[in-house]
Amino acid sequence: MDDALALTVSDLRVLGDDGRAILTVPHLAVPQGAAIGIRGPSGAGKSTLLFALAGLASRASGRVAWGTTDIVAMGEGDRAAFRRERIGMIFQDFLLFEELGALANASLAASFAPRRRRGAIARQAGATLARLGLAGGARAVASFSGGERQRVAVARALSTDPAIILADEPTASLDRETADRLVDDLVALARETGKTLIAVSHDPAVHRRMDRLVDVVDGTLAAEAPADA
Ligand SMILES: Nc1ncnc2c1ncn2[C@@H]1O[C@H](COP(=O)(O)OP(=O)(O)OP(=O)(O)O)[C@@H](O)[C@H]1O
Repeated sequence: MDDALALTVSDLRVLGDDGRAILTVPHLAVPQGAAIGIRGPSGAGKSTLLFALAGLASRASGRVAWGTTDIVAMGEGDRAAFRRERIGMIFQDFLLFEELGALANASLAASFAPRRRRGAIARQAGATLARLGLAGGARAVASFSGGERQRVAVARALSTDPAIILADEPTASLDRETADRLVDDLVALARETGKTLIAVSHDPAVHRRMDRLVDVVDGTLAAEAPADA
């Protein structure tokens, strides 16, 4: 597989607003298309790591390279453009527009994309919703269940056909069956299209579906573990 967007992190350090180091990553390498789980206790720095990988950590130093693109070294505008083009993000609080329906939420990126890409984004959003069992209907997501909302968030993250998916606790607050279905779908969608999937999760069912697990402990990325550990 083309490894053009393999991830290489070295000597990453993220400082908090108070100047304290909240995350240190000496080294992390992820081939393009791999599925990686990030584990660790609450407050260890897992979300901070995802933010840093997306170029959203404001006080970061070191190197976070997707292929040859080091997003730490980039200016804010280029970083935002890279993120828009390459990265799909799935966050815990969904950030959905309550009064809009599933498709409108899932194809939100079309509003910010160049005109020529808008149709493709809306089509991709619709196709992913259908794949996830949420086709049709303009009902506002305000009345959706947690599992339905999470699926809309997944369809939105995939709508731009990003090479990289970053997910923060994608199965949190879902019942076991819904969580299993969602992670099966997410991993399958990523694998079918060679996307890199990096998922923070406490859920052993998520861990089992990953190629590799990495542990964040006390603000440091520790030794790697096999996926069935
Ligand atoms: N901007 C910031 N300024 C100062 N401290 C911060 C900042 N962001 C996060 N922190 C602190 O850094 C630590 C790591 O936070 P982070 O959200 O990455 O943890 P986490 O491992 O994702 O936790 P959880 O599993 O509870 O979501 C926490 O102690 C948090 O309070």
